[in-house]
Amino acid sequence: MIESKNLSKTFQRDKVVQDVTFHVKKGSIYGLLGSNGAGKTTLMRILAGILRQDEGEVLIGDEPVYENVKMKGKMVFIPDSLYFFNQYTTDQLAKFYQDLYPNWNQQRYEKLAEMLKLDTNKKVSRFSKGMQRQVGFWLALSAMPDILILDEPFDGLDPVTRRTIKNLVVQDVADREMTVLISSHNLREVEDICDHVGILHKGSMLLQRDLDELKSDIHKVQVAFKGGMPEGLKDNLDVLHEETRGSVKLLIIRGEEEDVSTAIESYQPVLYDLLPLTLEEIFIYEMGGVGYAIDNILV
Ligand SMILES: Nc1ncnc2c1ncn2[C@@H]1O[C@H](COP(=O)(O)OP(=O)(O)OP(=O)(O)O)[C@@H](O)[C@H]1O
Repeated sequence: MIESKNLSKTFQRDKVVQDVTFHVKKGSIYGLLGSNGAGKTTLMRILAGILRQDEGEVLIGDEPVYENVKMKGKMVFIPDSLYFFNQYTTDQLAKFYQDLYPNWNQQRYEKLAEMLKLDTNKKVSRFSKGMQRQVGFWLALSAMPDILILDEPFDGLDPVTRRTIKNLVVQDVADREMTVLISSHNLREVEDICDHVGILHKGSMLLQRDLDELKSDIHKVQVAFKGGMPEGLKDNLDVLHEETRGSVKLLIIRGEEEDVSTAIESYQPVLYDLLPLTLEEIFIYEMGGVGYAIDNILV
């Protein structure tokens, strides 16, 4: 649904997006992760058709997006710094949105008004930062977009509102196959709602993974053998990390769980436990192999 092919963008002499290729499937949520200055906002502005790339191609549902008014009527981009017309109330903004978005759903707008309990007659500029963010979501979701692009969307929202907003987004993905791209510098903030994640580092896409596959593909085990680690065991396993704790070895292994178990059990361990791994650990071990620090996105 969102297709970026070999995208590059240079500001002055700085290539801030470099040869980025990725794909967001219809009805899925893609988390674009990266530390400050990685190029997330620039990439999103290109995908939203606000900036034009220097090289490469962006296709949304097989159509180019830049200066494509029809496509923009089906897509909402919520930027990291929100802008509202100063004198407008939410109701006035809703009227403005109604003209821009052909799928605008007034019933939804009114239903969300009851849920969010924000004063529709108050000027939006008088709302707090977090309330303004809620207004951004409220209008965006009432526009019933096919594509929702969110740049650092949860900044400034309290935990309860954050959960409410996440639920609303996930519900739209489930009910009407909305496609969502979310940027964040914090893996924990998005891991519960994303199907896919990509890590952008200095403008390049470093790693992209399906989260379910990622979780099922890497395992933490602790093992102990009579007489120490048998020779040859590690030759049959893709060991990403290894630690020794007394006579017990802790191994991080990539591969199918069944293959890992079969290989280890064939050496008759005196102890063999499969331990749970957090997504954060998985990333650290995955990226450790590539040699990059990803502390910033795991804060
Ligand atoms: N209009 C512009 N002109 C010149 N340089 C720019 C412009 N917009 C962004 N940049 C530069 O591009 C780089 C990437 O910025 P970008 O805002 O895309 O990163 P980001 O990943 O969104 O960062 P953050 O998480 O801090 O918001 C930065 O070095 C920034 O200074």
